[in-house]
Amino acid sequence: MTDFRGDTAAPTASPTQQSSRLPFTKGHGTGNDFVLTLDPEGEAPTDAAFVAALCDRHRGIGADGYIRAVRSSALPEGRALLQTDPAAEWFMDYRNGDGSVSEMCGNGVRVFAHFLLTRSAAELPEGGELAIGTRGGVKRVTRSGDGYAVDMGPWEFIVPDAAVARGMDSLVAIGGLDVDRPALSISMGNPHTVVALAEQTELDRTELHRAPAVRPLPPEGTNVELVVPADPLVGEDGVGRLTMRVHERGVGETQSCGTGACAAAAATRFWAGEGAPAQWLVTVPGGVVGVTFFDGPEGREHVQLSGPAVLVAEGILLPGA
Ligand SMILES: N[C@@H](CCC[C@H](N)C(=O)O)C(=O)O
Repeated sequence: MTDFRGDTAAPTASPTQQSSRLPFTKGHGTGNDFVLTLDPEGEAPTDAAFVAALCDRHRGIGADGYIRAVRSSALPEGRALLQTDPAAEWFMDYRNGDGSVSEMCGNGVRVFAHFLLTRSAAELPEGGELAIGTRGGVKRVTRSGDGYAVDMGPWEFIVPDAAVARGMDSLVAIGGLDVDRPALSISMGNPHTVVALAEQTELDRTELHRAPAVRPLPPEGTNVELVVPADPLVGEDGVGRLTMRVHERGVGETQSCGTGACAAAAATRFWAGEGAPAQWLVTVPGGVVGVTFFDGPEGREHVQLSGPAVLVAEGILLPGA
């Protein structure tokens, strides 16, 4: 006989800590979706249970991440940035769907900029830039086509010696694939581990509902990108192309990851060696983002990420919902 006791169990997730009505906006960048709130004084709740309940797709609003738009002057991390970059009036306080904090979110920062502009909390004149504080430093956003482009700053190897000597620093066990794969870990402010697969059929049969096991795991954990480089890698237009799926730290498989696309392009470009292009298009389940490498003002190589930002709804989260 079937035991239905499990069906009557009390819901485990509820945004309980929140005692007043919280206005929110829902948005996404290539299907990577976020709940945003305008919170100038940094008063909206941030505890992990609240964020996880808010981002729950069945009992909450549902999202990959939660973003508070806080004045930099209202947060210690923001005040530190203002000392060297007074233009960064707003700080993107980003949390993953499980409530953990992340240093940076590439899709999130475009949606954040669009949110601030739509709410008239910031201005971005044609040809100008908007400076946004993040835990990964100040990011500069400009308009680009129908969306936005962001100077994501320099990329870095997480284990430089191994990367340069062997082109890999770890092994990754991935659901659906028999053999562990070599991988290269890259920081975009937040950690990424990139695995190249030989063909699309391999990428399709990969199971990403469980986190791939990375050995050794970078100290802060990691986001895992599986990439299939196009064949030929570079089109007649001189642009490199990749297809990518991602398992995000603190979330699970998502439709897209902006910092992940930057890391995937950086790893593939490194593997391709001399003559690899500066411009890349990365196809993710939720769309396509552009990645361009350029010389930054301080003489290091920077990454620019471009793509759309869409706001889809506004609402009010009820107390104790
Ligand atoms: N989806 C984001 C990255 C969000 C943070 C990530 N899960 C982490 O924990 O580092 C992006 O678009 O970059």
